[in-house]
Amino acid sequence: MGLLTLVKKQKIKDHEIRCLILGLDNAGKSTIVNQILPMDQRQQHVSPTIGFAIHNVEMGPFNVSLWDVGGQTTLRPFWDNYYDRTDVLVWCIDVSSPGRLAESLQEAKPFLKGDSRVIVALNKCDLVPSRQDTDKVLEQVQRLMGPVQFVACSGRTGKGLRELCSAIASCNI
Ligand SMILES: Nc1nc2c(ncn2[C@@H]2O[C@H](COP(=O)(O)OP(=O)(O)OP(=O)(O)O)[C@@H](O)[C@H]2O)c(=O)[nH]1
Ligand SMILES: [Mg+2]
Repeated sequence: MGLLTLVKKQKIKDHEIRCLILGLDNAGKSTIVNQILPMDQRQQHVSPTIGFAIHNVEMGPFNVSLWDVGGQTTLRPFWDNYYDRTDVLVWCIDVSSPGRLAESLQEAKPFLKGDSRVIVALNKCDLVPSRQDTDKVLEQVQRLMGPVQFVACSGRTGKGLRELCSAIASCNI
C-alpha cells in the first residue's frame, strides 16, 4: 500500500466516531436514533430492540456509527461486549419515569470508569410538564456521575436532537 493511501486511510479513520447508545429498556434509544437518521432511512414504527442495530450517520465532518443496543434485563449482560472501542457513550434516561432512575444510574456505573466520553440524554422531555422535573432528574444524575455533559431531548418531537448530534460530533477523540 502506498504512503498516500495510508495517509488517506488514516484521515478517514480520524473522522470516524463510534457512538454507543445505552440505557434501560423503553428509555427511547431507538426512537432517538430513528429521528437522527435521514428521512428516507427512518422506520415508521420503532419496536423494542432485540440485540442491536448499527446505523452510520454523517455529523459535520464525522462519520458516526451509532450502536443502538437493546436495554431489556436479559440483554444487559452483553452491553460490555459492545463497549469496546467506543468513543462516545450516550446514556439515555427516560425523564418521565423517575421511578426507574435509580436502576438506570446503577446500570450506568460500570461504564463511567471507561475511556469514552459520556453524554447523558435526558429523553422524553415532552412528557415532563415543567423544566423543574427535568432538573430534579439532572441533580440525581450529577450526584452520581459528577459534572457530566447532558442534553435534554425528545425522540418523539425531535427537540434537542441537533444539540445531541453536536455534542457527539464535538468530541475530541
Ligand atoms: N413521548 C415520548 N415517547 C417516546 C420518546 N422516546 C421514545 N418514546 C416512546 O417510548 C417507547 C420506547 O421507545 P424505544 O425507542 O423503543 O426505547 P428503547 O430505549 O430503544 O427500548 P429497548 O430497545 O427495549 O431498549 C416507544 O413507545 C416510543 O415511542 C419521547 O421522547 N417522548
Ligand atoms: Mg431500542
